[in-house]
Amino acid sequence: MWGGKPSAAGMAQEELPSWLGELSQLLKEKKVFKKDFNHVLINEYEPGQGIMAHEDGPLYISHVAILSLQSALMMEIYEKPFADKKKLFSLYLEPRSLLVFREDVYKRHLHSIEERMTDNLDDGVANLHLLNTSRRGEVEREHTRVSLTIRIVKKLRQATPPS
Ligand SMILES: O=C(O)CCC(=O)C(=O)O
Ligand SMILES: [Fe+2]
Repeated sequence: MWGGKPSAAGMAQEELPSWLGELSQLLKEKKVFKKDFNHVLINEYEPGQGIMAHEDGPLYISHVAILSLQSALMMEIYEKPFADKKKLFSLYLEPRSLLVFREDVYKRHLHSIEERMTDNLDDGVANLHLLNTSRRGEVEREHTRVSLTIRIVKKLRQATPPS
């Protein structure tokens, strides 16, 4: 994690590594974000690993970019409440792709990565027409996937100087 620990009291902002500064500049140029992001979470998924259905919550502005690296897998988008298990669509996140979601998807939906070894590239995949791969049907999760979740923490506070 880079940027600090988000909390309701405010995040004591830590300086981002310089390569993330370059990425921030690029994302502004490409109009993904209007201002510099201040928080990046790195996640690693071995084939078969996932992340429970969740929402990213109120500590961040409702606008997130997810950079996928090394390997592809499927993200599922659910309607709230999760108890109804109503899946709306899936998104196949290929390496070197950037997923941006905001407002409604951020606030009204949940996202998850199911714990499985294969993903089904069928008509339920909302970005099927945008994919680099032409493979369809069951596709193996082949390698470790690394993702960067890039966000803007709303509330910042001054770091307490070391005593
Ligand atoms: O790794 C991903 O693509 C999703 C990560 C995520 O949902 C999160 O960090 O909140
Ligand atoms: Fe998330």
